[in-house]
Amino acid sequence: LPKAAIRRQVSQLRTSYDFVVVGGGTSGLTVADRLTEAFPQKTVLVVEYGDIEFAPGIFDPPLTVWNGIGASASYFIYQSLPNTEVQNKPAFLLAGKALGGSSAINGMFFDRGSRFDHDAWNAIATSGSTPQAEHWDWNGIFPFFKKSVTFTPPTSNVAQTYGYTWDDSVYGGSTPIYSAFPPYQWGDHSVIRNAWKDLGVKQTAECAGGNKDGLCWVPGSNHPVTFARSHAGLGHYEAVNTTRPNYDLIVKHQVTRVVYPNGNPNDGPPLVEVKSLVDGHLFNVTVDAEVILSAGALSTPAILQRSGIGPANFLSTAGIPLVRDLPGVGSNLQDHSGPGIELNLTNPGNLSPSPSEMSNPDFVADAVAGFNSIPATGPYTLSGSNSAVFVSLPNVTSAYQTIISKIRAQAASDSVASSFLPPDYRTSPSMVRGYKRQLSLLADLLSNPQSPSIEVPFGTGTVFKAVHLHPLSRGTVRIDPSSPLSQAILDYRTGTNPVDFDIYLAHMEYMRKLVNTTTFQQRGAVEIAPGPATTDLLGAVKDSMTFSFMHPCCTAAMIPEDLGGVVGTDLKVHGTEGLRVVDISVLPFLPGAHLSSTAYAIGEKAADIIIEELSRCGKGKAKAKGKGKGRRDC
Ligand SMILES: Cc1cc2nc3c(=O)[nH]c(=O)nc-3n(C[C@H](O)[C@H](O)[C@H](O)COP(=O)(O)OP(=O)(O)OC[C@H]3O[C@@H](n4cnc5c(N)ncnc54)[C@H](O)[C@@H]3O)c2cc1C
Repeated sequence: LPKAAIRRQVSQLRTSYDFVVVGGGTSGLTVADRLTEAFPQKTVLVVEYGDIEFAPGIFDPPLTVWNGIGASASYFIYQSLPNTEVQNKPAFLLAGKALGGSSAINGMFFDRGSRFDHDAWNAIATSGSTPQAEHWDWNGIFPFFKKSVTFTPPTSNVAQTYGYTWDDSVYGGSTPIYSAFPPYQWGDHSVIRNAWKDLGVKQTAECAGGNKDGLCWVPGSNHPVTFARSHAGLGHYEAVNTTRPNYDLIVKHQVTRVVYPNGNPNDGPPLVEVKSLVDGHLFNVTVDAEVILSAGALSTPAILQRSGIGPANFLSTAGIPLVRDLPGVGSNLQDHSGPGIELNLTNPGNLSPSPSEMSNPDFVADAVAGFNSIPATGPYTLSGSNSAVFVSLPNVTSAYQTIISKIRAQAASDSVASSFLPPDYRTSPSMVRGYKRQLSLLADLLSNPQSPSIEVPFGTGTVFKAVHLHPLSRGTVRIDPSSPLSQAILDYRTGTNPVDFDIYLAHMEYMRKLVNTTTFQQRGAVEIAPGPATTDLLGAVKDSMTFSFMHPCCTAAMIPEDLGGVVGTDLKVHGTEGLRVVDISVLPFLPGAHLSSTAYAIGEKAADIIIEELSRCGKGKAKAKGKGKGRRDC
């Protein structure tokens, strides 16, 4: 980051800031960029835990290409508690710890959810709100998806070679966050596509415009010429900081908590307590307008809990003085998960170029030379993959109505719904009410023939993973009372709602049909795992479970407080003043998408809300008076 001016110690900071953004990640830097642009007279400080001199992410060619994930200064490694319903195995996941956050280390698969995901999000977020509330349905968020990225179409030659299709009208942004289609595909790509077509999956010309059903081409978060990673650290800090004297960044500092000086959360904004990760020095930053928590789905709830904002029972056992009882903080944890199968092609024919050739030094030397050319070419331009299949439950299984009936029955009963919830919030009436509402909306989503229930990404040869896009089980993120500043304790609770297993099984059975497609049979396909003789498919689901596709979310959900939520549609933490959450924690439930583009869109829409509020309400604090009144009142 050659142009990034950074601060590393408290002596380099101002005495106070208008805004403090906690976490220099995907959403946080987006909002910081827009605020410093809109208000040159207002100062913004971003406090980032990680550094800017970071190691490569999980795909930063030619240094790392999916060759194992070891310890790195650029990410946190989490291991959850054992999943009791899945052989007591833990979830294993990463989270970005560098300027740019997870966008600086992720798999660069840059898709968006379907319109139905966002309409369902809005339905729960606006339950009981006045018509003036912000809207997060497809029409409410689509302009911000468009604004958040500059998409560059491939050349006609590249488009023709690989059959890429897209619709320019769903893009149109000019911000230096880039996406593009790679000028490369592995040789088996068209074979796998044809196998899915044999199964009746349609090719969808553009999946980023709200209609996400079928075989999708997905751009990568790459620069269109160099094909280097495009991330928030570059696009929302490095690209603008030299011309923004009001935009400060301090790295290698951990925000420990926010502090309301007289303990009253309605008398904000709070101070921000910060700890140097170099010398342990602890200090407060004074804030004039507001604090924006953007530390990601695993750290934002931890900061709130350390601040005394969270489930009262838990905070009491953790010995943290209560500032505001909000049982939803760190609850509602979800992630994409799912089982896998493996096929073998006994008569593969010519599938060159193949990823196995990356073990050939000459092939790799050519690949490196291609990646270093301008424009870049070759296999390193293709991050993990840029295709996936998205199919709805009615198109996966004819038995979908039985599954939907089970979910609706759960949604109708307090005692049944609450029995699936984590014990420490089972007794909270608002959490149970909110979970029942979620189940009802998820039943609608899963019964919609145009709303995907399964994703199967391309990219790992003949290993196929069935990603369950709308899990029903809920986990928790809780600080460790014995070491509150360390990484939080994750309880994934995968499969604790038994209907998730019905869905995993349906997905797995559907994927297994691939082996009998004409395309694969012509190449001698046989099922290696779980194997054609398997009688214990549930066991196979558990054996092959991936607990996390690295999409933890929803731990400070945009749900009304009486349904167990944490933030309102204006992203303000319920019952507090001068405190918002702007990151992937605010999702009420997972969309059928990888999450980085949604994190950027949340940052863009949050900035729009804050800028509008501040401009309308004039100088000083941006505050909306009156619970649930929305953005029209100052
Ligand atoms: C390994 C991996 C692969 C992924 N692959 C894809 C993919 O291919 N496609 C896709 O779309 N999505 C992918 N994702 C998910 C996506 O990148 C994230 O969901 C999204 O970027 C999250 O954005 P965020 O703003 O919520 O948090 P982040 O971008 O993670 O930002 C949070 C920031 O807060 C900082 N922070 C944390 N605690 C503190 C604290 N106490 N004080 C100060 N700073 C703090 C962190 O260091 C980090 O920089 C992947 C994620 C991972 C981890």
